[in-house]
Amino acid sequence: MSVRATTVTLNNGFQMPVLGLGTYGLRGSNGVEAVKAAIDAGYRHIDTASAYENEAEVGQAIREKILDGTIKREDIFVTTKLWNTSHEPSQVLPAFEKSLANLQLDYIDLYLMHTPIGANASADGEDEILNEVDYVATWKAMEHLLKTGHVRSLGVSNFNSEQLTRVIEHGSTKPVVNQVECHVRLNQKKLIKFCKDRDIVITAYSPLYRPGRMLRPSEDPLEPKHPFDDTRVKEIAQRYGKSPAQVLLRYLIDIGTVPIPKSGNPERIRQNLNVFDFALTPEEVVTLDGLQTGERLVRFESDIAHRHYPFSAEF
Ligand SMILES: NC(=O)C1=CN([C@@H]2O[C@H](COP(=O)(O)OP(=O)(O)OC[C@H]3O[C@@H](n4cnc5c(N)ncnc54)[C@H](OP(=O)(O)O)[C@@H]3O)[C@@H](O)[C@H]2O)C=CC1
Ligand SMILES: O=C1CO[C@H](CO)[C@@H](O)[C@@H]1O
Repeated sequence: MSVRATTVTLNNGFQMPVLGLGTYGLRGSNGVEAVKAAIDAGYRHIDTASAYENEAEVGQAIREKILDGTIKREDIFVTTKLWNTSHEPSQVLPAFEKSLANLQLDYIDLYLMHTPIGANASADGEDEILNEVDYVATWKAMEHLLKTGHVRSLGVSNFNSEQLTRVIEHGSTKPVVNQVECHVRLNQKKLIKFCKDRDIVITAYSPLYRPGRMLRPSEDPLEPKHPFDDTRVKEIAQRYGKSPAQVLLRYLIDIGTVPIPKSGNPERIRQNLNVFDFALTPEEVVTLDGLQTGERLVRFESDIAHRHYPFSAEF
């Protein structure tokens, strides 16, 4: 039996499944196979980005699953993102067309500005030199993409509340989504409330707190364990006969976000979607709120000096 995520209605009327597959690091044939396994398991929401250099793999997997009759194009919600080096308004359309060509799809469901930080690529393409392009100008250029008919919804990623406010004030289209890091250690309660009040959905990236990065346990006894090993998470998991990963994903859904866990492993891909047959009690949500430390995994440290660096604001 395949499990399906329910959907949330975006502020422009389109529907987005409340759980998707993250694809950062899924490249080549492994990437194609992972996305196909996800579609077979019932995923109908895939998150990629031009920066992940795997749009072609994601597109190929989707086309193969359309060709074999598993899905129709309209059944699946595809997100990709505009990278920092294409923030100049004149570069937005070419960057979008490149993503569309890589994906080989007629349209993209959701196009996100990946961060509010503009940059120029160095001559050899190896480095990024920060520039002063205002993300509001980039947003206005993204709005023109709606007229092409090749994108349904626009959103942002890694934006703080002040930056969202500026986009809402100066733009003519409201972002449907703000995709930000969100997990039990950084539960983003204030940003979630701020976005909910403005009918903007929070997509939760690194929802599992990237367990892979902690495969070699730290020797520092003071360093907190991965949330998978937290007694509170393990107890709730045991209560429902679920894994710690499933509890962490259910928590994110129950606090109103859309998690996009990445996995390249078919068993874990299926496991991560299998979170729609239970829900946490309000008390369990409060217990998991207790894991909040405010720790951020993705910090964009080399961009801290940029005037639009997003993570200096409170939320
Ligand atoms: N907008 C942005 O700036 C950003 C967006 N993202 C998006 O969010 C997605 C998810 O975030 P990501 O940073 O990848 O981190 P996640 O929190 O999704 O963690 C991914 C890691 O978890 C492992 N894993 C997956 N499922 C399980 C499970 N059930 N049990 C144990 N381990 C598991 C995976 O290993 P394995 O593959 O072996 O299963 C992988 O190592 C990205 O792939 C990307 O699409 C991420 C970062 C920034
Ligand atoms: O989307 C992303 C995936 O993770 C990367 C590395 O941490 C981030 O830089 C990027 O924003």
